[in-house]
Amino acid sequence: MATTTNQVFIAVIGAGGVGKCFLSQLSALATRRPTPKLNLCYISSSKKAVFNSDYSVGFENALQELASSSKSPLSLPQVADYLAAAPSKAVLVDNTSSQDVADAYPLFLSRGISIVTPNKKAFSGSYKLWQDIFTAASTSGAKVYHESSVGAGLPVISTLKDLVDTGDEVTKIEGVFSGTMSFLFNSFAPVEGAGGQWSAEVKKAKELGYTEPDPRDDLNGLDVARKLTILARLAGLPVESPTSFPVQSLIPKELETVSTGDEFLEKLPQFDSQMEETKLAAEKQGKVVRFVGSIDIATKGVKVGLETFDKSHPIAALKGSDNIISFYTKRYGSNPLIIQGAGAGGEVTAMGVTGDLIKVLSQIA
Ligand SMILES: NC(=O)C1=CN([C@@H]2O[C@H](COP(=O)(O)OP(=O)(O)OC[C@H]3O[C@@H](n4cnc5c(N)ncnc54)[C@H](OP(=O)(O)O)[C@@H]3O)[C@@H](O)[C@H]2O)C=CC1
Ligand SMILES: N[C@@H](CC=O)C(=O)O
Ligand code: NA
Repeated sequence: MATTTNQVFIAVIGAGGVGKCFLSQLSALATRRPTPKLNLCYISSSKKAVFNSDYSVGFENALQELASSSKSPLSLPQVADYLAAAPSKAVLVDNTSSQDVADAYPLFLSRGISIVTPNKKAFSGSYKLWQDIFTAASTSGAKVYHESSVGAGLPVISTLKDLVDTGDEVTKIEGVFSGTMSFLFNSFAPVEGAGGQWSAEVKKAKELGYTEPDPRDDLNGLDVARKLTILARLAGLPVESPTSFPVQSLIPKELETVSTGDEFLEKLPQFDSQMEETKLAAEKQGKVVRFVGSIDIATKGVKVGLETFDKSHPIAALKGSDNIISFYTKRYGSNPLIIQGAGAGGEVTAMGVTGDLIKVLSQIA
């Protein structure tokens, strides 16, 4: 294939809830914006892949081709070699929640391959990985964007970066950072009415595509802890890891050792009384319980867990999978900058990924 600067090659790893929505948004983007020409050149799930020597997979039938492919995925260094040899600039879109893929970002970036992703693992793993990623990007000039790693498509990361880059001083960030937890508490402990059964709502959250691939990663508080780690680091606090501050888990003690997410979901109904007690305790004070997080920059305090709220509080009144994130800063004073809206779901998450891709294209093509 002839080299041309007016095209960009795109590899997509992960074709689950978010990945499928991203592919459909990518296909529409390629039709809407003919320049630069977007070439899908690689797509993989954990077991299968589609790619070829002329770097043209084609958008229309990519998912069907993936389902019927007999090719195994390339190893991550092989994907990096393949993309580095593409006839023009390349972007890796990581739609997995894989730590292995995240650990390979410095390799991709050092080879000039830009990255867009909703995967939190790279930015909330060790602080060394965080430094390696941004060092590799600034050395090679490749771009890395991860808007959907916090608040799905909501403009949370771009807003925080703008606050910091324009010289504002962020003092506190707080709110509801999990679409799953928001959905669970809004439906299990609503401001009005009885609410559903805890374990049944957990199953619904998974069916709606809000949970992590394993819903225990939401219920143990770690998903919110990862998001707070990312935000704290962007705000200037070098938090070492998502387990370096207090995180409350909602996994019943008796289920801490079950081996699979499916077994966990099957056994969870036996422990519904535990969450019922928490809900009733809040109700006795005329309040509702919600799962929240906060970062206090001055005290370097980061915490994640349950709190009770008056029924008139904006956090109590959230609907569906909504997140609400308040930025307290020097400029905004005592009235925080607030971002609110759906914080989980395939389409809204893919929107953040596609938006990031458009930003990358405007800089590399
Ligand atoms: N769902 C949401 O609302 C939101 C999700 N996110 C993030 O988006 C990412 C994707 O989430 P979601 O789509 O819901 O998850 P899914 O479980 O639906 O999809 C994950 C996909 O990744 C694939 N995969 C996993 N590991 C690998 C690997 N090592 N190599 C190649 N493919 C792999 C899986 O393949 P296989 O099918 O073979 O297992 C599957 O196709 C996660 O990082 C999540 O945290 C962020 C914000 C919101
Ligand atoms: N499982 C996560 C998905 C988005 O990050 C959530 O529920 O918020
Ligand atoms: Na976001």
